[in-house]
Amino acid sequence: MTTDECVIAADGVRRRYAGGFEAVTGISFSVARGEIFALLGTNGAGKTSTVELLEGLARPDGGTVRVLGHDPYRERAAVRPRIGVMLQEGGFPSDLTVAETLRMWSGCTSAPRPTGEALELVGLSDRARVRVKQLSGGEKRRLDLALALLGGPDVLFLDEPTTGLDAEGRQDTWELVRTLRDGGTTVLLTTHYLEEAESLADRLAIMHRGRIVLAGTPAEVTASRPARIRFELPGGVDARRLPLGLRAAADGRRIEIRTHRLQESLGELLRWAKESDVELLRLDARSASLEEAFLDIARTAQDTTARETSGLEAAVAA
Ligand SMILES: Nc1ncnc2c1ncn2[C@@H]1O[C@H](COP(=O)(O)OP(=O)(O)OP(=O)(O)O)[C@@H](O)[C@H]1O
Repeated sequence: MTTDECVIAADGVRRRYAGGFEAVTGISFSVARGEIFALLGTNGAGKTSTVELLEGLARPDGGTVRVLGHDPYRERAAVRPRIGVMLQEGGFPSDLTVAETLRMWSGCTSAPRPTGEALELVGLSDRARVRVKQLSGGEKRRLDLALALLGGPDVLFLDEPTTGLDAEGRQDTWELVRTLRDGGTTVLLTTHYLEEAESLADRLAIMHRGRIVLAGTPAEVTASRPARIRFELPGGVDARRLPLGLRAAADGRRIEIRTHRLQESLGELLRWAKESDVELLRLDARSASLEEAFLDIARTAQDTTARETSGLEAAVAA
């Protein structure tokens, strides 16, 4: 990736808080121009701590951060006009109206787009005269997004952009983010909605305890997880009669098979069922989703913690 294409680069980045707790423990990733990159993770994984470093709000305690070729902390004046930031908590004066808030923010933004245009982009045109304190949670998120878009940023940081939005509002935001990306904006977002990352992100990274434990395109991340076949055996059929080649985890009559070769395993199972004249009840076969990949990581992490070992990466990569 050339410097021109690489808009965000984090290399061995660390962040330590007062008291010595290391929230980000040496992570590396890059985001290309016009890409949507999602940072996912368990609660407290270090997503916000990382994004704040990229936004130049704090200095890393190790490693380097580059945004548009600059150090966002030390060269803030060069970076700030070209980025849009939507924080988790906007924190705007609640007595101002939506239009007044935008005008105020416009005054602090170089080459702002017309405030009406920003409101239209996020679907808030009809709320311009309403005071911020009278907005719903979802409408406040949209106002936050309008403010982040005011400067026509090259890079957009979105921290949980659709929290509090209803299903339609979420779809509208996704559509807007895609349109911005198609226009060349680079987007880095954090989210707890896995379907959001799956549908929106070109690439993603899953963090846990300050580390990136899995990264790639949504397809790559899910491809590394096994598919799942579930069914129930009728009474009187012993699970030990199943073909040896299928690694079956039996819970009484309920069977779950995890496989990296879904079609082959399913074929083998169906052949066995036909030849043995066994009806597979509630048969369900599906490829791994991002949600399953994520839950696997969370479960592996819990098991790992319980055993007080440090083999998470190995377990996750296996
Ligand atoms: N100012 C601070 N001082 C000390 N510790 C902090 C501070 N801010 C965050 N932390 C800790 O750093 C870790 C990472 O926090 P961070 O907010 O980056 O996680 P996150 O992935 O964004 O979490 P969430 O998904 O819950 O928003 C957490 O254990 C948190 O308690």
